[in-house]
Amino acid sequence: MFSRFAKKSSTLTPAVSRLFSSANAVRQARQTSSEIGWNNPYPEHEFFVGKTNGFLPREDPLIKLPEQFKEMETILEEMPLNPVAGGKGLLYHGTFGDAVHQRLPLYDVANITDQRLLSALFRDYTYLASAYLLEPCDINHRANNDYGLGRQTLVKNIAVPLDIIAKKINAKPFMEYAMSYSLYNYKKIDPSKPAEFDNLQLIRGFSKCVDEHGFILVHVDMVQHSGNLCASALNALDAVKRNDRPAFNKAIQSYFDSLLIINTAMETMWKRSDPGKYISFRTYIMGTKNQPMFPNGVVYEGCADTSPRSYRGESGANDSMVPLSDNLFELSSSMPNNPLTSVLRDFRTYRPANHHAFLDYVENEAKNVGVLEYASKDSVSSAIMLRNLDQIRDFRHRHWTFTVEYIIKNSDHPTATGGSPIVTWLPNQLKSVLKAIEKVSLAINMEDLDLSMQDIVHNIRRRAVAQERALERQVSTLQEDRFKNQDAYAK
Ligand code: HEM
Repeated sequence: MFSRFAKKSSTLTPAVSRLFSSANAVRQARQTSSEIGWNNPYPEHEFFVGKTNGFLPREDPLIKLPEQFKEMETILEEMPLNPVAGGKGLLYHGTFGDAVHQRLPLYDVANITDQRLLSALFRDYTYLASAYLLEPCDINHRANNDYGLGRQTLVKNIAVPLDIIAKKINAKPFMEYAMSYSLYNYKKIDPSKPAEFDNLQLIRGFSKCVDEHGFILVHVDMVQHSGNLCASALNALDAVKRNDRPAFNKAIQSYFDSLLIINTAMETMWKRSDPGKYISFRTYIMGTKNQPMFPNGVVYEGCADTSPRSYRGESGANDSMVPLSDNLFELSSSMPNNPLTSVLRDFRTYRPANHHAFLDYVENEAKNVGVLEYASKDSVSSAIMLRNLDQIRDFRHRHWTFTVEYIIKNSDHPTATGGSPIVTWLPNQLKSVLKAIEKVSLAINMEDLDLSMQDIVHNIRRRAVAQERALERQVSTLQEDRFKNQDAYAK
């Protein structure tokens, strides 16, 4: 199959449509470690990295809380700015905090062991916590475009159960991308069908407007294709260990095919979530770390530890597909040694425990077996690897464009929801990929490749060089002009 990239081969077009249909296979509910060739250290957790579900939970999320949590369920339904039942919700009127004080019982969750229920409770308590802490900021922001201060103490009927549940599922007690906001927050309209955008609805929301729906569910729509990323990464590592060149090329080609599908799904963001509306629901996914709204962190009332705590906010930076790609192709170790890269490492700790362990496993294995070096010994392998790097570039470049269009054009706030400096952090990683592309492409012996593949390599390199120049200019203008003190937030 991969001789098609060598001289005298014919077609180069990836069979994207075929892959779309094979990726549509319905996810199995439960998988065991023996099926995936990698041991999840927390096999009981709902987030169990596998070749079928990838980074999605092993079972679709629990939609509704059991009867014993009726009051909590009702508050969550009344909470959004635009509740499903119609009219305006508690957050819109600024009465959410009062509802929590007056109506939310202090539930005893100490004896709950059911993993699906624990995951649903974690999602729901983190939604309550962020709504509670950030309600004053949203009110302020709607009135005068400034966030002001959030609530500095998390009330005990949220803080105590949240702290207990977080410990049970090895999470930090704060809203997180996979375990709360996005990947544990979808329900399928037809449960027998895949987690594709048109088959998805939100469970919880802060706004429940169509743009929040689109923003969150495009992430899920992309991650539904991550099973093949995990499988191909493991196959690639295995092939290097066995020195099986055709198997290695097949694995990284398959990885590339999936990245292409994922990037195609990402592109749909433009039509599914209006860039002009993002700021209206973004306030509630801000964190308590590196944010002026919480200068001294937040006290968790009634918990054993009442010293102020700070957590990064919800962010796609906690998605595991790009970090997996960085690790497999050894980009992580070539990132510059600077405070911005330390932020990237810190983000790694905000994700399901099995995701974190899988990323570490792939990072270490890729280094141990030498994926980069192995690829560089063969021009066809190098060219396929370059195409993968180009897909990582494509992701990061589109993503930077999202950040400019959805955020920077509409807000002067210096930090992103995850607490990273808004203008310098994303370019730090994008620049690293652009540099890696230049390096890898220059080392390829073009004479070993057919003409169309030579063309692909040339184009990838040309685009990378041009994008690097444009990025440098854009970032310095933004720093000189509106975002002067970005270094202060790189921690
Ligand atoms: C309108 C769309 C989006 C906007 C405005 C946006 C914004 C941002 C921002 C500002 C960051 C910086 C980190 C922080 O929060 O402190 C970030 C990081 C990140 N986001 Fe998004 N995001 C969008 C969509 C997505 C989607 C659909 C994904 C898919 C999984 C995603 C994945 C990521 C990743 C992987 C990072 C880390 C980037 C890196 O390692 O270089 N984002 N996002």
